[in-house]
Amino acid sequence: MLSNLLYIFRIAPGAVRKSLFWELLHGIFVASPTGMLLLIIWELFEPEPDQRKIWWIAGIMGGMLLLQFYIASKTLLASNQMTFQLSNTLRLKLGNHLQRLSMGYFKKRDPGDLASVVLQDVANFETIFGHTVGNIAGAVFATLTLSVFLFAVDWRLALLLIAALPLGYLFVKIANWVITKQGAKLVLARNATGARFLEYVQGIRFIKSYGMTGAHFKSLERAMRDFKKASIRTEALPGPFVLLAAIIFELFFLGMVGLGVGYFETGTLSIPVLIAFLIMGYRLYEPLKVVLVDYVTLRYMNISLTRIIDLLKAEEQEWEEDCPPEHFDIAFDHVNFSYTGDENVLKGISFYIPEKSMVALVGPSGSGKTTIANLIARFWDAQQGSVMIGGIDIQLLAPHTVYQMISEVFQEVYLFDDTVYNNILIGNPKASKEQVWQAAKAAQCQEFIRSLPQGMETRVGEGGSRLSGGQKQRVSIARAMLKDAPIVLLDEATASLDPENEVYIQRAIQQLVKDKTVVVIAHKLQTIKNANQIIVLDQGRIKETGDHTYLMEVGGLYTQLWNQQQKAQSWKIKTMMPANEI
Ligand SMILES: Nc1ncnc2c1ncn2[C@@H]1O[C@H](COP(=O)(O)OP(=O)(O)OP(=O)(O)O)[C@@H](O)[C@H]1O
Repeated sequence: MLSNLLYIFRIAPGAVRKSLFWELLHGIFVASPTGMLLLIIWELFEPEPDQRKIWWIAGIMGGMLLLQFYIASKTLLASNQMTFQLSNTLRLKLGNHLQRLSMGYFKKRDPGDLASVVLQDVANFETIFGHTVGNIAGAVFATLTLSVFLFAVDWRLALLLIAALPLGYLFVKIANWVITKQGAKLVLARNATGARFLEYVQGIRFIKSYGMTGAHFKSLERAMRDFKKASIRTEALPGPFVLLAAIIFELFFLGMVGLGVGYFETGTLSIPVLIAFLIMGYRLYEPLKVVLVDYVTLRYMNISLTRIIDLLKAEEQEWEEDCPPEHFDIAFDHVNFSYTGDENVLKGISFYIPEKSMVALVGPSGSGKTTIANLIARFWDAQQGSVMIGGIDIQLLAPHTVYQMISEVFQEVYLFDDTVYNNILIGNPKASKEQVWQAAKAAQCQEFIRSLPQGMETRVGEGGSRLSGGQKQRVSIARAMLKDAPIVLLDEATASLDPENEVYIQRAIQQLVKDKTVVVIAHKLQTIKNANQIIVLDQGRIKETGDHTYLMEVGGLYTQLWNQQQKAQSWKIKTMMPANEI
């Protein structure tokens, strides 16, 4: 836990130092009046007590108590400032860090779990840290100050009182162990509940339409039940060990009383010292008992902190120079790539796409077309070989520099719950109103935007839910058009569209790809017949390359796929025609 706390403290060292200073001062001011009480008792038991001295000490004690209020408020302020500075900086750091992680990292992790680190774990850290760390630091400093007084008065009794600490700590350690074990289960149960809930809400349409409400709610219910069980166990199981630690303190205090009385009877301890130990000895444990509970919660916080730090330590995509290329030809040189680290899904891929030409990636499902597009966009990094744009290995470039060079139009369109205008503007936030309208026009959006209740200012709903599939795609093309990036990655977007929308989108795409280096993931071979180059993939390898005419002459996989599609097409036309026309 200490190493986690030190890691976090380095995030805002100034605020931490300031808070520690006030905690130390506060600890001294809390403990000192009790020490002074000892001096008064001492004086009272003198044969001729010095009244002036007693009043002086009482005066200083009173002054210290008054100052204590001021110091306590400063300590609280510094502790709150430190907590919020730490949690704020943590949130910003996590936000920045997430941007620099590869898509591979996001695919590996459950999105619900990732969201829970950023939202719940940081909030958990903020609440617990804010309420406990100050108390613990204050208690440690107060106990230290009191111990110094007690040792100065009688080291034998002081030693006995202090001897309780390691034994008490042993039980705290056992409680910690239980919390760490139980807390990990609690976090898992919490994440499972979050993930089931997310799944339930996101899939509600399918759950309803397939009548799965009961079955799916049951899995959510089960997750919630497990979460409740884990929460109760986390609260209940460490309790007895914490209680045992508190009992140890009581026992050692009783032992100290017995030893004190014994020393008094043998004449090695005076009455004032015994009284001082009866008062101060008990006070020595008081802050520690409060802290025991705090320390246990702190361990729970540590589980969250470990998850935050693990995320912060996840490897970022690196780069060496951030100088964008001047040309936009694309080259793959003996690229091997695996998503999982075992079997390669791309095997020894090499090809060259001249600037401003169009290449189509063709092949059966799972042959690696989308993976090639993912590597060009630097969503993932190739493990072997290199991917180059304009002669520069893209692993030398910052991911955001690569994203700036590329526009993507994929089948799955994501629109933000904002206006149509703002969704297009994402392509180039500096664009003028005129430019946004031009992009919308070129992407064949003008007509349907005009028919919307508030035109461009109409909100599209979560994920663009208020627009049709074809309209969403045209908005995404308008966005890409506005971005005007020199490379266009196109996952042939027309696969699931009706003929009218298909015509609109084909027109929009023709506008988008003018004078660009274009990579099309092709599903309908008819649409890429005129591509400058067609790369035919099969099981992660390049089978054939060339233009349509050449590939048809070769009579390999491409010809096979082409013939299959032609046959399917004529079958479709036949089934759509009235029987007497066939
Ligand atoms: N995120 C991922 N994690 C692990 N394996 C993946 C991932 N994405 C794709 N794959 C695997 O990589 C291989 C290539 O997939 P890819 O999506 O590139 O194929 P594709 O040719 O685009 O297929 P389709 O035409 O069906 O879209 C497949 O075997 C697929 O199962």
